[in-house]
Amino acid sequence: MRITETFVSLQGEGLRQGMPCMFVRFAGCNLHCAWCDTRYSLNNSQGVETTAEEIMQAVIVSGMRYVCITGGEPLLQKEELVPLVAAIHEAGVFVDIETNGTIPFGEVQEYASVCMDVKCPSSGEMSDLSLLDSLRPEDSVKFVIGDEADYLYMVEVLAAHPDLRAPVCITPVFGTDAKWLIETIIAEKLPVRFQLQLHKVVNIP
Ligand SMILES: C[S@@+](CC[C@H](N)C(=O)[O-])C[C@H]1O[C@@H](n2cnc3c(N)ncnc32)[C@H](O)[C@@H]1O
Ligand SMILES: Nc1nc2[nH]cc(C(=O)O)c2c(=O)[nH]1
Ligand code: SF4
Ligand SMILES: [Mg+2]
Repeated sequence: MRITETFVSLQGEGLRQGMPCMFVRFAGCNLHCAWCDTRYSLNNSQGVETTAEEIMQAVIVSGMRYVCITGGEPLLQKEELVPLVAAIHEAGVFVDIETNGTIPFGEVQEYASVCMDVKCPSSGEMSDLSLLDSLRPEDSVKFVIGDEADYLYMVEVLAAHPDLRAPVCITPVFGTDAKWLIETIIAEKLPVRFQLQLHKVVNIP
């Protein structure tokens, strides 16, 4: 599979924010979000061909009990992703997969927790909302909010999916004003978890 980087850091996003984690970043993406902070991984050619064995070895050497697979869009390389995730899971290491919600992820759910990012208008992209029905309580949903239109879109999506089983994380596009979003979440008593990208706040990878 084509990989841009592996590194060890604190998980800066999502349900396991703050936990020590090894990151595996897949190269190539099918979207081009306006505010994407990972432009260096959007093209498949930016990655280096790497085997599952090489990645497993790096995971074992790191000693981490938790791996986050991100990108780019990891599900674009599903044929190699599924056996990799199965192997990491077999080794007793917890796996999270970050995805943009445009490609079905059923094959990895046996081995990993899926975080589906629902793309909002300011991204210029759109997720496949039918995939929300496949999420379990051990998965999660993320909305990255850039403006009020994004917020209203999120409220609309949540209202249209009352049976959603996964917890919801909300984060502002990094660097944009977060206070109005926090105040609105409190005022409207939304059952969501607000987060800032922790790694950017403390300036680590
Ligand atoms: C770089 S993406 C890779 C995984 C997958 N392509 C996706 O979009 O979920 C990982 C996460 O970073 C988030 N992200 C990227 N740029 C961001 C920014 N400027 N502010 C906040 N979150 C951002 C994405 O929305 C996504 O949830
Ligand atoms: N520390 C840290 N946590 C992260 N969680 C998700 C990330 C990503 O780029 O997908 C990320 C990242 O790039 N760094
Ligand atoms: S889907 Fe993810 S990696 Fe692709 S452009 Fe959007 S944020 Fe970046
Ligand atoms: Mg990142």
